[in-house]
Amino acid sequence: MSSSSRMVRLPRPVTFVTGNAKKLEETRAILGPSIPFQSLKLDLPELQGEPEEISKEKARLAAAEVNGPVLVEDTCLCFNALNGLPGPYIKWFLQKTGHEGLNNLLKAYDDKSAYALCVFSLALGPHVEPVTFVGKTEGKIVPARGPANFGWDPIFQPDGYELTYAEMPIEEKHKISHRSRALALVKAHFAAANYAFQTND
Ligand SMILES: O=c1[nH]cnc2c1ncn2[C@@H]1O[C@H](COP(=O)(O)OP(=O)(O)O)[C@@H](O)[C@H]1O
Ligand SMILES: [Mg+2]
Repeated sequence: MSSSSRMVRLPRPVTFVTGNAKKLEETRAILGPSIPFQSLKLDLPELQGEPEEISKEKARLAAAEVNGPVLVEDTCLCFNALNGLPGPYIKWFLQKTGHEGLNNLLKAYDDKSAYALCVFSLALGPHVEPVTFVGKTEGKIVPARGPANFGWDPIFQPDGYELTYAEMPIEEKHKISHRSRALALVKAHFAAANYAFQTND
């Protein structure tokens, strides 16, 4: 990552490509006006593999699609007893087995600890290697508590809290969440990189 003061000119603002409305809502709330971005609702295919590679590959696909600078993110929920699984496959586990099924996966283990990973990738264009930013929050898996508004929020209780993500006021989640930690790195990158977005309109 360069922190040179040389200005990097980009043809237009970054497009945050995601098919997930809650991710967009949280990202908007966390970034505020710090990084101007557009959004495009597109559910990109995902490779199997390590979280950073999955996120990078999503960025390559998105940059080709948009033909410009893009930001994407991939979120994993990793159980320590299962060596990090379901990890990037959490979306499918959640969809097929629900909160109860996810708790049941850990029935055979005493260790209920888990961590949430959020991996943002920024690709400045279709032929530019993406840069990744990883945010991690440690916690444990508990029987669901709180409103089921967003994914696995009701079953994830971050360390140091008696509340699940779902039970917390959203501002409290943003103080410690995997997503806000990753976005803090994205912000720092933008602050150092001195991007200039050309807007002709
Ligand atoms: O902060 C969060 N809290 C709870 N669930 C989340 C959070 N971020 C992502 N998820 C869920 O975890 C899964 C992550 O999968 P992925 O990152 O591939 O989502 P996407 O394909 O919907 O963008 C999805 O089911 C998503 O709804
Ligand atoms: Mg995924």
